[in-house]
Amino acid sequence: MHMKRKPKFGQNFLIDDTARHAIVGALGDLRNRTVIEIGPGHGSITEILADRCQRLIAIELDPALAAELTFRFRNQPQVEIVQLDVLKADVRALVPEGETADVIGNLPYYITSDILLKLFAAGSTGIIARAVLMMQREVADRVSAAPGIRDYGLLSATAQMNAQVEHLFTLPPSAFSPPPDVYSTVLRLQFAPRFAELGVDAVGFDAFLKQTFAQKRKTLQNNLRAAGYSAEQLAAVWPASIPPQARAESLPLGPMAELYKALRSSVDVV
Ligand SMILES: C[S@@+](CC[C@H](N)C(=O)[O-])C[C@H]1O[C@@H](n2cnc3c(N)ncnc32)[C@H](O)[C@@H]1O
Repeated sequence: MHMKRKPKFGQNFLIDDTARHAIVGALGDLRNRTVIEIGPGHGSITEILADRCQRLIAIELDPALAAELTFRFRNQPQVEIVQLDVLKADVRALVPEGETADVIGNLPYYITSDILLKLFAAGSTGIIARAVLMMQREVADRVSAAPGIRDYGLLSATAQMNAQVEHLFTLPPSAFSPPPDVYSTVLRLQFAPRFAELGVDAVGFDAFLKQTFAQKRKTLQNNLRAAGYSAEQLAAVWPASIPPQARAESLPLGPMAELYKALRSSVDVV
């Protein structure tokens, strides 16, 4: 029986020349910028970036690929190849104090959500300005979905608390070698955290969002009850603008932040 093997480390290399130029082009003018590339692979995006940005830090998990790139860019001191699991990288330590960086990557799809959540956590501290990221089309649809749309969930809410999300283009499996089983979409994220505007703290509100989206089939009130809020507590502060049977998936971030603040102040009072 013929079994299709999944490539190691999500290694589906981009072979579409127009696409790799479009991905780098989407970051705009990079002459004075530090860019962090996630998963450079054989360097199809890296080689275009290397000549355009002031400093490039490329983080690659696979030791063989990292060694290949270190040799290839040995005469370009602005390019730094770091052999590391990007999920273990300390983004803050890579960016000089007072500066921001841009992020680019044809992501390893098996850890896309984890990478996005890591970038949003770093972005909420203000050190990431923009990101251009390729991911599985279904995940990109979730990141950019509006409240009330079927795909809207915790990933969408977290993304939209931190960045303005733009769909750029979608590529078929044939743009990669080996071809993945899925279509791929490139998103541009302009980091613009909304925590101050909505009057919430990042850590507390992120935790609250996780509670409200804990179980997709439950109403918002039931998810909050499961998180430890009493029925009386919820009834005392529930905003008139939010239907009692509402689900987190239908609620825009503004009303969600109002609910968080009302509940927090009721807890403070007790
Ligand atoms: C989809 S490939 C993209 C490769 C190349 N950028 C391209 O477009 O052809 C994903 C890359 O991420 C690397 N990778 C996988 N897991 C990683 C991780 N945890 N940290 C850093 N790189 C990782 C893979 O080895 C691979 O080179």
